[in-house]
Amino acid sequence: MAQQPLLSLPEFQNVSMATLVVKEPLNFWGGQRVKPKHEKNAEAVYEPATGRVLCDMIPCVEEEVDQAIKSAHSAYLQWRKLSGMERSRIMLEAARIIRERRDEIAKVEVINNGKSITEAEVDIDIAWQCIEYYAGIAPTLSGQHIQLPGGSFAYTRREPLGVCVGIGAWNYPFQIASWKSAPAMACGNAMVFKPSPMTPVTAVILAEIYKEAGVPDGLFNVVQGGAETGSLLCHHPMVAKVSFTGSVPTGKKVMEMAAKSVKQVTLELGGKSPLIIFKDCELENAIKGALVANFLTQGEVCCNGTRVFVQREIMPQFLEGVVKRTKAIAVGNPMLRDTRMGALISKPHMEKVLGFISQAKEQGAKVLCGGERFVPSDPKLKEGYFVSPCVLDNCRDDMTCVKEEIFGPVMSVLPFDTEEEVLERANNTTFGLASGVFTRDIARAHRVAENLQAGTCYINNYNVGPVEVPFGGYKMSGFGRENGQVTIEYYSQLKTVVVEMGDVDEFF
Ligand SMILES: NC(=O)C1=CN([C@@H]2O[C@H](COP(=O)(O)OP(=O)(O)OC[C@H]3O[C@@H](n4cnc5c(N)ncnc54)[C@H](O)[C@@H]3O)[C@@H](O)[C@H]2O)C=CC1
Ligand SMILES: C[N+](C)(C)CCCC(=O)O
Repeated sequence: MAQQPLLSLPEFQNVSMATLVVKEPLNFWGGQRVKPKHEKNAEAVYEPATGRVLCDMIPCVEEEVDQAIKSAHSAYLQWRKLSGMERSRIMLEAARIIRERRDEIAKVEVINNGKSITEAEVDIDIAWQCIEYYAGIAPTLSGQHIQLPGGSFAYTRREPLGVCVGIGAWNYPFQIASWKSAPAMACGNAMVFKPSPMTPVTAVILAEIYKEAGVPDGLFNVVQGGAETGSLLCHHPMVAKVSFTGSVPTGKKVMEMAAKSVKQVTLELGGKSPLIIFKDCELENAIKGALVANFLTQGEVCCNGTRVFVQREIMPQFLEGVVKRTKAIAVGNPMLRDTRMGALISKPHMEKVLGFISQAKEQGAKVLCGGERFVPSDPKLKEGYFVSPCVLDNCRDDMTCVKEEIFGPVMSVLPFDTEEEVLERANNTTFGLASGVFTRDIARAHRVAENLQAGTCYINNYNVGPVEVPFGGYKMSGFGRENGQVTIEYYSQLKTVVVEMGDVDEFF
């Protein structure tokens, strides 16, 4: 079927790098795009691969946040009454439209985020798969019947929470909006979503697609803004839940704000995940796995395995293979199909990542490859925020590059001798988002998985994230889960109904 242009988005037709300028309003509530009330506090949004201004992000003020939440609430009152089958049908239609327009959405994501087109397409695929998955679950939501003495009984109803807020990070803009809205909507909730101020463009496309698929006006809304708008959302009395993806310091603030009115919270925070490579592994797979664990989306992935522990006996072979493959990564124009690594999100972030690399060198790490600003030959891309992927050797556990989340293309390699030692070192962190192990010994693999303190453990691969599988953190990487069946628990509440079939006992 021929691709239709996105609803009311003439500027997104035939998009290409270095040309798109977004002028349309990026807020969406009451079933339509809404112009910002005033242009105060507008912030420039950049195209990371060129450093060019793509659009302005104009933060929503209190009155606008209030309008969006009220519009969500009125849609919620209708949506919650639908059966799971009815909700499912609409969500399946949304998934179908995304699938049909995937190439176009992926291009806009590349322009706004800087990641390669190949990765952006996968992200959009994961987004529609997530909506399809929760559309499949919606009709299965049900309660329980419990028989009580004397013919009396109780039953439980799985009910929605109400208006849920989603607050997103900039690394997976469209995917995060889908991961949050799909389970929320399947359970009968409405959502107000705030994307990161650096990636404001694609959430509104999702809103238009949901509308086209048939959700009631107001069911999925987008408000733009940064910390201030986010905090208005977290404080609003009509909000029942906040699902947040971002850094640990902001996550703590979100939790504090939500606590004031006892809102439920899901926190998907950062990480510094260990990847443990034993000498009995299949080495080529471990090398490929280490690259996937570190260099997707320019290393800006929360669950990346950035502490790569390698058993001492195989260190030389591992380093040789990893450096060879890392040097071969094609960095540059993210819109080209052969490119494997695009641009970091912003100039300050690029400088921060380069700062981590200089500090690592000062602390004694050895750069085996990359770690420098990369300037592509294409003149359009000269101001882009590219960094060549970096492998650091001679790392120690006490170095900053090993302790702190860099969120850039930097792999720190650390030698180890025994399983016991590596488990202790791997767990010696306040984070606990993910972990990985490469070994051919199946008993060891499962023993290590059991003993790693992290929400996910990948055995003989890394960063594999099918939507059927729960994702979320231990320790300061957060709590609650996204994806998988369990996420229904985080977007619904259980009501118990107790039914008396006889007379009330005379107690008083
Ligand atoms: N566990 C996960 O699933 C993921 C975690 N992350 C983490 O996110 C970080 C990078 O993303 P950033 O956008 O820089 O994080 P951030 O914490 O600065 O911002 C995240 C979101 O929170 C909003 N925000 C900021 N201050 C707020 C406040 N006071 N109240 C409410 N909302 C507020 C931001 O506008 C943005 O939408 C990394 O540390 C990374 O580890 C990123 C992606 C996925
Ligand atoms: C890479 N992937 C898709 C498995 C996880 C992305 C999580 C995130 O950083 O939002």
